[in-house]
Amino acid sequence: MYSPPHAGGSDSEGSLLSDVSASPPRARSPPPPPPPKPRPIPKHTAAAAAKSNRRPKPKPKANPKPAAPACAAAAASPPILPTVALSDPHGLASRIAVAPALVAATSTVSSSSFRRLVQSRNPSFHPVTAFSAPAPAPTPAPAPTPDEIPTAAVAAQCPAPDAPPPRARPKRVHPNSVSEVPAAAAEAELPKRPRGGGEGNFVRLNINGYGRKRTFRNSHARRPTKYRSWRRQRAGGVKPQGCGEEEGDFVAEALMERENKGAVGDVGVLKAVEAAREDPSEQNLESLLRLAYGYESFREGQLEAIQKVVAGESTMLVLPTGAGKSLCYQIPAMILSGLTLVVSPLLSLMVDQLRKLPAFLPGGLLASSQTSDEFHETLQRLRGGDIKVLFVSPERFLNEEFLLIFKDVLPISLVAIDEAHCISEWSHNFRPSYLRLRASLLRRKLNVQCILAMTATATTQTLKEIVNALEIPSDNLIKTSQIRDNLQLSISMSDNRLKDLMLLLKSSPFVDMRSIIIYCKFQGETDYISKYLCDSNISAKSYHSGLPMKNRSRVQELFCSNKIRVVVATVAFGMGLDKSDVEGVIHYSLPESLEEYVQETGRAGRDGRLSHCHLLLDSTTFYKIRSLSHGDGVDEYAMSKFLYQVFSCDNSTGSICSLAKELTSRKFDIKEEVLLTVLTQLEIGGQQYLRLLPQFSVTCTLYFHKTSPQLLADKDVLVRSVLNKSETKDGNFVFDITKIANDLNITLNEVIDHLQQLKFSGEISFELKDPAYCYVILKKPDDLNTLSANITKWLSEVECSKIMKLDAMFAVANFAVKGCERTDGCSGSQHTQCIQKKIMDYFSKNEATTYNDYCAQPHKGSPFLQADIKVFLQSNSFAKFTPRAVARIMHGISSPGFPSATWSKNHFWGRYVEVDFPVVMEAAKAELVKLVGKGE
Ligand SMILES: Nc1ncnc2c1ncn2[C@@H]1O[C@H](COP(=O)(O)OP(=O)(O)OP(=O)(O)O)[C@@H](O)[C@H]1O
Repeated sequence: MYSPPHAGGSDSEGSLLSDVSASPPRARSPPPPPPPKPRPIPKHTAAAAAKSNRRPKPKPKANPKPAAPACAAAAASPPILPTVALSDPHGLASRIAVAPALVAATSTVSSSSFRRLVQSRNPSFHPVTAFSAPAPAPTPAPAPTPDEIPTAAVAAQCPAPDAPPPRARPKRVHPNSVSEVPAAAAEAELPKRPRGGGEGNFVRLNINGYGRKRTFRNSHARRPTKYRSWRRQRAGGVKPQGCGEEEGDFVAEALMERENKGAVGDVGVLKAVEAAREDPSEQNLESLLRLAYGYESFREGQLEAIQKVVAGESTMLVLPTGAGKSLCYQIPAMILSGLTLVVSPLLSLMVDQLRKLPAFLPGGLLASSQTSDEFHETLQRLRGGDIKVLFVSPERFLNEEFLLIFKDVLPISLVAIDEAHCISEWSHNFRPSYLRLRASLLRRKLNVQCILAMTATATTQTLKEIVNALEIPSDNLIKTSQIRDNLQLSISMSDNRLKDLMLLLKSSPFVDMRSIIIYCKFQGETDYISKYLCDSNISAKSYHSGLPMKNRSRVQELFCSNKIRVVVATVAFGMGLDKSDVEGVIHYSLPESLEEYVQETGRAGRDGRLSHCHLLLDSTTFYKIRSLSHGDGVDEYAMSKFLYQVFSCDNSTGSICSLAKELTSRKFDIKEEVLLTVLTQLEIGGQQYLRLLPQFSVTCTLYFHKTSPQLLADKDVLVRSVLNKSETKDGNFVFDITKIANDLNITLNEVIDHLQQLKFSGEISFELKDPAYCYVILKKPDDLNTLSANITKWLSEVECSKIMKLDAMFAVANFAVKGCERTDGCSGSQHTQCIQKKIMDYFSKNEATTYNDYCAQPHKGSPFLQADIKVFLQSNSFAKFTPRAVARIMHGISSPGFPSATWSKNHFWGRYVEVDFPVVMEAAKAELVKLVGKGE
């Protein structure tokens, strides 16, 4: 059987150390089935392969000497070197890579605007001494000889006489909504659909013959200039800027698709919108639906949700996967006068939804991964009224600048929160930044009155939390059944999952299916299985978050265009994937919760046709996943030390504090995500102790290139502050950007912007490292111990809920294979009726009762546990353990302080996966106490 290599390494089987164990050795997992014999390679392929394996003949080295005279001459030639004489104490002349022409202009401009900024914040600041001190006549540094200047650097300094000046700015992408996404992400996430294929709205509208010129007010009056230039480029066959070969086509295709769609937005739609605005009756809304989307009627829940939102009432919408929740914010976005803000947890989801907006509903996107250029371009379109629906990531709400935008832009009519279950820590994929989405904040900062929360998977408790956080009236809950009835659900027990998977794929109904998704828990599994399938002549590809964006996008694209039959994926290939004709979903690993099961099976049968979902159940995987669920736990002791560090930062002047993510995580042996959760809790819990800022890389290394540091410091207040606050390492200046921001009383963004300007002027270059959580302390807690006890308790409840969710999933699957009496329609491995019933129960009951129903999981004990822990502690006496750290190693769970890269080689790694984690922790505690007693 395949053993995944990482994911906490819980299943690695290292026994490199010769520790003596009290327990008998674990039975080894059966070896993976022998790989199928390689298929004979056709002659031409074999030849090609042989050819490609051959080492290319080394090309005769180009003699660098002929280039030297030209460059040497150029380097020596006065106009090409910067006009200001250089003092370069660090020997960094070779790093200069900016056209001299750019230098002077930019540095003057940046300096003066920055001066105004610092002056406004620091009235005591004296501009004359800080900025305008007459620079002493620089001592001309000896011009480097040609030999001292590396060829590349010289080439950069020596543009051909008529070559355009080199541009140091980052490449811009097209401002159109789709390509606004950072190039890699956009290209990665936009599946290329066959023209005239199943791309819903546009095609249907065309079929229905609504092909007149679009005149939707407010949206297309002014097409952004970039869009026009892109069209010109298209016409001239030039690829859009910022795209590679493939991406260019890909993004252009998406743009073209939007453009084509644009042709169908028409006067009819406009009239229907006007009519619905005046009277949002069923008849008017249905007519708008028909004209805008080509759909005959609303699906269950849609009309009611749209009417409530149009009436300005906050609404909670729970519809099954694929039921059409997006329509419930799109139609109101057409009708309401202001902007619709859509909060979405994944960039891929945002890009996909943006792409699917009807053409007359112009959209944009703001994600934290965008460059500041992209951000400002979107801003410009927002201000110009060119965006009606704006997709944002929840992290954006940390950014005060972002929140301020809406003060002077068109008002927000609606905030739609997609996958709203992420708000609740009791949900299956709780996301700390969603915690910030509270009605109070939205109202206070954005003046939002109407919120639409949407999810397909929420238990009663999760719903309660969402509704409370967003202050949605209880009358405004629209909830239909959370499962679709066109999915046939089956489960079988499996001792050899790979063999059973192959059998499944070779038998009816899966053998005849054109599109199948196989879900696995571990990334390694997906790669292994997809390769195995390919070797068995089944076209398959793997998809997981460890793959580069570009590869993931390619896989999605191939799958959506039916060029591959199977995608073997982790949970990363789930939420929001809207391929209508996926006929089958197979769970190779147990999902972590019933919510995840519903989400993932929900990728099948979105066209309404009968589809099949099969789960291969094995208890080994269950225990392995259960183990990993303990990875987030924190001890109260570690928590109080962490909180002490958080609040030890000087907050006398409301200064910015930072905690380097990786370092802090290792120091306290707490995962980065958990650190963020705690910090978010400190911000939005009962008492607001701090204000989180966007994350920044805070350690900066500065290299001076043109003017000497001292001279530049005389002209530039930021550089002066840097010189005061930095250490020198290898002749370069290393400093913490928060210190500079605090010193000058400016924001971190302003520090970075100013450094960028100096960089563009050729004065400096810099490197940033150590991503950090940044925050400002608002109030120090009176009693740190009580606070850490409360937070630890809360985290442990969250951890318990995660485990209970997994137990519930296992219990339902186990019931189907072992307890179901096969009445009410269940037969063989087909258990649609009993699983549906259990799922509905789970979603409708209160969590506490639900878990009591499911959690009777007998856990194995072991007579060898205590003795093994003793041996382990004795043989690793060099390390400082806590009971939790020992239990994690015994369970094979990687943690920041005890990573699998080091500890998975230990004989005891993952040995006690099947013993309940708290039991192992107790045993470890007892042994550690004994050791302390002995003074070891
Ligand atoms: N009234 C309707 N009639 C026909 N098709 C519809 C209707 N409403 C939506 N659809 C189509 O249903 C598909 C699924 O819609 P959508 O992506 O909004 O689902 P969803 O509820 O957000 O699903 P998920 O939760 O899985 O993301 C889309 O292709 C959409 O065009």
